[in-house]
Amino acid sequence: MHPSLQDIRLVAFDLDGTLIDSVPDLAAAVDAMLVGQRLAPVGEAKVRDWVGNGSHKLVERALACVLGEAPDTARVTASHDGFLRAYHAAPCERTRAYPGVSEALGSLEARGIIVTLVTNKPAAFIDPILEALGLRRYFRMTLGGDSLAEKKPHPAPLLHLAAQFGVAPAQCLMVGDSRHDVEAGKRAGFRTLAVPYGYNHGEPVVSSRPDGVVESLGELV
Ligand SMILES: O=C(O)COP(=O)(O)O
Ligand SMILES: [Mg+2]
Repeated sequence: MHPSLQDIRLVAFDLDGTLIDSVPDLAAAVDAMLVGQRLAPVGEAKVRDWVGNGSHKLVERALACVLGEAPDTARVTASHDGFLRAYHAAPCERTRAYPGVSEALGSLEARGIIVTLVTNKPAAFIDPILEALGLRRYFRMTLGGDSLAEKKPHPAPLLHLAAQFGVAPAQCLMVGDSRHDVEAGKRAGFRTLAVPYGYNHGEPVVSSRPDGVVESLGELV
């Protein structure tokens, strides 16, 4: 067993960049929204560095890039609606689970560890994507960026999960790809484990000093 799992009773997984490579579909929806406004598409590489603070921030960053200035609130709101429509139409066309994910989730579940999910992505997208990839059944509870008043890096969603299952935060592990996951985990009193292959605004996630790093979730078990 990976040393990070000792005494762990609950694991909270991040979604985008940790369990799934979702940027192809996110970028397609961002570009559809931009092209719908006769703006230039931005492509996957840019979107990869903008994921992590939820879909509203993603849209705001895309507009700021193509407009060359901060967009006003009304424009962000209308564009966000456009993004949501496009992403709803195709949330899992080219999105794939990373290697070892299904095995790791199954093995944790088999050990009796409570498997949960906490993403900053809007909650409405969680089930369609997990179901399309055959991963939904592993999760006892999932939270999206709009499920509670606060999202990561705020510790509230993590503490909510721990409380729901009556597990002390010290016996919980946050597994994620970004500084928001590590910060939320630390603030919640969870142990933290990072994967280096995901999305972290172009910076190495080790800079956030997680308790551990695994190259692949297959190493977890
Ligand atoms: O939607 C986002 O910005 C990121 O989602 P995540 O929290 O699953 O990485
Ligand atoms: Mg992530």
